[in-house]
Amino acid sequence: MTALSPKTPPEIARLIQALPKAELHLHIEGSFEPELMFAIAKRNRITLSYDSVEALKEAYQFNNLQEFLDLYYQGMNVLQTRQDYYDLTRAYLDKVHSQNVRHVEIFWDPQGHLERGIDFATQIDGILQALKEARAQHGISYRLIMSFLRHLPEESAFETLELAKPYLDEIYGVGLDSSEMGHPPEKFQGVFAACRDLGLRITAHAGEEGPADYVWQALDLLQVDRVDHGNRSLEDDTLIERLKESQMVLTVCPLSNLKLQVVKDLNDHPIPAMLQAGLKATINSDDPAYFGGYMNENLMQLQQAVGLSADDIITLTRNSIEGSWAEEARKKELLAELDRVVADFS
Ligand SMILES: Nc1ncnc2[nH]cnc12
Ligand SMILES: [Zn+2]
Repeated sequence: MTALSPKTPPEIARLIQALPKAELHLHIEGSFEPELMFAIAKRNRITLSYDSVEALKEAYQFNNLQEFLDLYYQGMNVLQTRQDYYDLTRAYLDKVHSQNVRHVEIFWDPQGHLERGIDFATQIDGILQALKEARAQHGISYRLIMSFLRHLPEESAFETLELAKPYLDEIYGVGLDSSEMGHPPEKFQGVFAACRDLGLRITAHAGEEGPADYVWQALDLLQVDRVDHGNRSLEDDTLIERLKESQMVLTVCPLSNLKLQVVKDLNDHPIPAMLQAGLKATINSDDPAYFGGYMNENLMQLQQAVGLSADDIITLTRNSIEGSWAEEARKKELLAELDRVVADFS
């Protein structure tokens, strides 16, 4: 491809906005903006541990993944009714519609709600209603991914899979998230094998804080279709080769990595090294309400920090569409649109 002309920050911002984008790594509970959290808490007569939106936002300083997760699980406690799940999901979809995100693959953590007594149907019905409305009104296509909490026993994941069985037409894939260290993928081999037998697609968080060995386990023991984060893969040359040869999609989350101190500075972010190594990396927001940015802010701030070229941004965007679990016809449509935008900027 010829080098593209946009170079100044406003030109790059225009390119980022114009590109049709897919988001592949987004926890819907992590899109819970403090303002909405307070509004829903009031509606449900719940008192939050923080006095104000500002006080809550000030608490969003994390030294590691666990410190974030402690607040993330506290935040989601506010969700009680189908309407709450709808409002949460709809707010995310309206936000990313304004950023020209055209396809989303969202995670939710059913166990984080079940253990508080919120039944499976309440959760998924509210989320699906918002997804279906946004597809009709904004043209956003979607896949819903049920994620298992790795700090809980595998037995709990099996029980959750049973509850999901009436909804398998609506759940496209399964994931693995929460506290990574000490909870390797091998702990969940059985339940992921059962998910594969049911025809579900498989992904897992691996190599965010955990070692490259956890990425190997996700590949070989869980047989993932993609890897969420995968940063620490770069510590293992043989693994890099494996990921490159298989063109395994990595759903990387720059602002998350910065806020959780996976990288000390955005200048040190591994995306340039991943692209250089020929890995199929994508950019995503993870938990945008907690990490200070949705899709476009992730792309823009990373571009500014590491000096991505316009062609790099296009490659990352193309990788997301190609690496998505959208229907083939939908991928073709989005890729054709991407080519038209690129032609306009050339
Ligand atoms: N970045 C992350 N890593 C692991 N589990 C998560 N749950 C929500 N965000 C997460
Ligand atoms: Zn995540």
